[in-house]
Amino acid sequence: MTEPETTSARTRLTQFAHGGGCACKIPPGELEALVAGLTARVGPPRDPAAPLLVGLDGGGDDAAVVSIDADRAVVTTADFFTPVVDDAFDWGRIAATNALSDVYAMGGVPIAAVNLLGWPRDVLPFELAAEVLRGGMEVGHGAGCHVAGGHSVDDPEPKYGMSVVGLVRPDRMLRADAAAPGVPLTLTKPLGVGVLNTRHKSTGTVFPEAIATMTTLNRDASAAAVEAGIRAATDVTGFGLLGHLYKLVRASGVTAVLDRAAVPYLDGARRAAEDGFVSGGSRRNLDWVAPRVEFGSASELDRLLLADAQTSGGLLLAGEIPGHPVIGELRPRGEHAIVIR
Ligand SMILES: Nc1ncnc2c1ncn2[C@@H]1O[C@H](COP(=O)(O)OP(=O)(O)OP(=O)(O)O)[C@@H](O)[C@H]1O
Ligand SMILES: [Mg+2]
Repeated sequence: MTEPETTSARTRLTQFAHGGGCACKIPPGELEALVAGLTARVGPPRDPAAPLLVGLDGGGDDAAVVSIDADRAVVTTADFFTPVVDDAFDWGRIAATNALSDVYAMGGVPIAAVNLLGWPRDVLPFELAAEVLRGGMEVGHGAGCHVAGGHSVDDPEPKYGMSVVGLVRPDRMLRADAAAPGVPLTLTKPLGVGVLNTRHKSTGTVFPEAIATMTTLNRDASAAAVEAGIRAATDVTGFGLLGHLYKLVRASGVTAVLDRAAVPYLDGARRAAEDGFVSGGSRRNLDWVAPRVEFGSASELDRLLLADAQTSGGLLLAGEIPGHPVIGELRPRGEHAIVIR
């Protein structure tokens, strides 16, 4: 008699979803068209309980921020996606690390999170869901953030993430629209998890280095950036380095010069791209930014790698912090939003 596949070692979670991780985000152009004008159509809240510091203006930021008093503001964000790796516990850890990241990308500290779970209860055992939730809670608690509730629905595809609330000092916030010309650009995690995850979904090969980077909190990088007096940042996720860089320079009215050779990659990333493991999301990212980019001598493969859809990627900082590579610089706005050299 064959045993039911009840363990994460036997069940390939990535096979239960059409896409994986942040690569399953709605493409940037389509999302902006959907969200644009939302507040214009509905208007502001009546008698708001607290002033909004960061909302949907200018294409939005990593999280919404509402003022409490001169020293404190509340950061709020939500993130969930389909399985990015086959192992349930790792997927939970990755999704939670990614959900917390948007608070760190604002320069904040997460204080409370609630789980968002979609589960195909007729297809996958709840033991696996429990492993996903355990992974998420371990990450949240490791970050000093309460994981204290959630919401769960029956869903044809498994989905997991969190809604996270954090605190930030308003005068030390990291905003996407606050980047000034004349400062270096720093990236705090290597690229390439998109192509490696696509290879993993297709072949089952596990890439421990990719899992390690996706489960590394952006907490320390965020604290270092705030400490260094940096004012502008975002996290690099589903729209890839080029997509998120474009959003940052557009919101700030500057041009980025990107040093292609200085951009760090995980081992095996280029090989995975050469072997064709490029997600549709990464191709759509490249299509979206291409009209705004001067690519220089960058090959098609280089371009795809720079647009590779990341899951739980690093912080992109308008400034420099110790221990992380400078990948370019910001200049006054020129003909192109991004110049690759
Ligand atoms: N359904 C929605 N309704 C209103 N605003 C949305 C919706 N989906 C996304 N947004 C907003 O659009 C902007 C871009 O969304 P996106 O998900 O790319 O940001 P993000 O949370 O930083 O992404 P990531 O979690 O991958 O870092 C954000 O300001 C986000 O709040
Ligand atoms: Mg973000």
